[in-house]
Amino acid sequence: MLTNVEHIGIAVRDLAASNELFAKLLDVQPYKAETVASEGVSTSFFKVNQTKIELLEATNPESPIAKFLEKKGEGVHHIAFEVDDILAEIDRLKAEGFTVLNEVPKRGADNKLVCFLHPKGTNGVLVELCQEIKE
Ligand SMILES: CC[C@H](C(=O)O)C(=O)SCCNC(=O)CCNC(=O)[C@H](O)C(C)(C)COP(=O)(O)OP(=O)(O)OC[C@H]1O[C@@H](n2cnc3c(N)ncnc32)[C@H](O)[C@@H]1OP(=O)(O)O
Ligand SMILES: [Co+2]
Repeated sequence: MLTNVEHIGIAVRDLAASNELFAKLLDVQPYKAETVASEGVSTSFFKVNQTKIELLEATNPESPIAKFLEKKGEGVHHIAFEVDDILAEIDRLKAEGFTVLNEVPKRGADNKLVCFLHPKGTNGVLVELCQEIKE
């Protein structure tokens, strides 16, 4: 079951500059900075009450963020939903006809297991599913 919007991902060209901009906008400092080499991204996370914003900068030209920036420029990149059982959600969404880009959940940022749905099947919105990794 999807429980809530876990974060909104925003593609940026210059993470340091965008950190300053969003700190002014949200009146809060990022609570986490993390590079996810497997995704080719460096991220910053901001939290305002229960709302999280994830800023993403590409770490290499092959990164999905680099391709997105080339094509669409800076802006909202994805919406992430929290799920309580990512494997069950993958099965459910596949059965509903959605295209799951990675049927084996991968380690994401902020201590999560993640997967993505192809935006072509979700009205042009890249959807991420996140499940908290319980250590
Ligand atoms: C995991 C760390 C962190 C976390 O929260 O834990 C992250 O969020 S990492 C985020 C970065 N990683 C990903 O985005 C992985 C999933 N993304 C992909 O597999 C690709 O980016 C994909 C398949 C969405 C697009 O691949 P690619 O860019 O190589 O293909 P195209 O350029 O041909 O795009 C196909 C089609 O989709 C449209 N598109 C691409 N990206 C997006 C997007 N973010 N939102 C909406 N639409 C998108 C693109 O414009 C093409 O449409 P078309 O009409 O053909 O132009
Ligand atoms: Co994300």
